[in-house]
Amino acid sequence: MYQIRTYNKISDKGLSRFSKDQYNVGEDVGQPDAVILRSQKLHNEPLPESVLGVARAGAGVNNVPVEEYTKKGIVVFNTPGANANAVKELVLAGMLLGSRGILQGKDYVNTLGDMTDAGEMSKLLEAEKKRFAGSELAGKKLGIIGLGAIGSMVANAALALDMEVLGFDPALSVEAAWRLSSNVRRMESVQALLSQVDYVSLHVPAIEATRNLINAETLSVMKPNAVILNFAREAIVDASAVVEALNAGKLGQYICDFPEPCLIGHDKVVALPHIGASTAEAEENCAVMAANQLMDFLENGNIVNSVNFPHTVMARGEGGCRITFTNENVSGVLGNVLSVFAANNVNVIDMVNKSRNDVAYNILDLAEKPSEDVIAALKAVEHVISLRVI
Ligand SMILES: NC(=O)C1=CN([C@@H]2O[C@H](COP(=O)(O)OP(=O)(O)OC[C@H]3O[C@@H](n4cnc5c(N)ncnc54)[C@H](O)[C@@H]3O)[C@@H](O)[C@H]2O)C=CC1
Ligand SMILES: O=C(O)CCC(=O)C(=O)O
Repeated sequence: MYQIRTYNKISDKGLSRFSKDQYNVGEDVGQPDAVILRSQKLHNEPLPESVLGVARAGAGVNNVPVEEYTKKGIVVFNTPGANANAVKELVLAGMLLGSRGILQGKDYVNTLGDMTDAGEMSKLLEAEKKRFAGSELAGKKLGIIGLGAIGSMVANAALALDMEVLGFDPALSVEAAWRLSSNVRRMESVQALLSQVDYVSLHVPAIEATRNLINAETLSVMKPNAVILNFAREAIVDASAVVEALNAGKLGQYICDFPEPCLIGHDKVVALPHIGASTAEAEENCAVMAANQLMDFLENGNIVNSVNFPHTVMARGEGGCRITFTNENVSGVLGNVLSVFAANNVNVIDMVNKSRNDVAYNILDLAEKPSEDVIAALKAVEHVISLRVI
């Protein structure tokens, strides 16, 4: 039986992918082969040595100590694009909240609970509604920083709303470029983008290069009425610099999915409790994708959508036994492993060897299962980090 530990609320649609006769799945699983989670922070949570893979049912992996796991040979997966539509829709809602007096108007109407005369109420509302007037999105400039799964969807939706869209993404993937409308104007720098836009939406991962991307300096080039939308991560925006800019009349509004103490109660801030991906559809998509990827990894050794290991897939062939191993990405390791097979008359039928940064990953189909001594000799090869017999 494979053991899967879960953290957070993972959709049943995903968890039910794990067949009951092959998988034991739950929060209390003691010696897990794999972990499936959403936003649980794993940095200070020691994982048992038994863990081979961690699947983030979502996009961002800043809650997982990826570098540390890579050194241990733990494969980290995410589910690219599986919740992108949910985030896109909330960003659109965020832009509408920023452009019209929706929340303010609703709050005002809710103060009228003591009125009993409908005619009086109607007269009052018609007199007061000018306080809640807004402006339209059509014709406004939206800047998008990060044009991956979410950013490209937001860009295309904004174009459909007749907005002018400017984008910045120095590492745009080919797939993302295919998804993106050619009407998105490419900008060469964050500053150039920020200085022109009425709205800016952030869709970059939280990594060292994006920490405090929005700070006092970048804020200083923005239009005084501009609206920042942050549905990416807290770390990307210096919230105290944002509050200073809002208070000084140098920024219009801040709309985000990441409340921080300094933002609470500010009348130019709309802060939501990290609900960008909280739709039934996104939760299901992410959970199903994460479960499928984990099953393929545990049962076949295949690696799809990993953030730290190379994409490695080999169809199951005639072989009687499959071995996978991870090694430090230095020369000679594969040769030394194959020498162990040769010295012990083990026939390798098929194999694939891929590398990514400091790790290499290998899948080998063998004519038959090697002896325990051979397996021990393989594990002892210098620079081999971990090895599985499937
Ligand atoms: N609020 C929520 O519930 C959710 C938040 N997110 C956040 O949104 C982020 C983006 O998600 P996806 O679009 O699915 O990821 P993605 O990986 O498809 O796209 C990220 C894009 O950012 C670009 N990028 C990286 N560094 C950059 C930089 N310094 N400047 C400009 N662009 C840069 C990449 O080239 C890539 O195209 C996630 O990493 C996560 O933190 C994702 C899903 C839900
Ligand atoms: O699982 C969630 O609700 C959070 C989603 C998220 O932030 C992500 O996918 O990066």
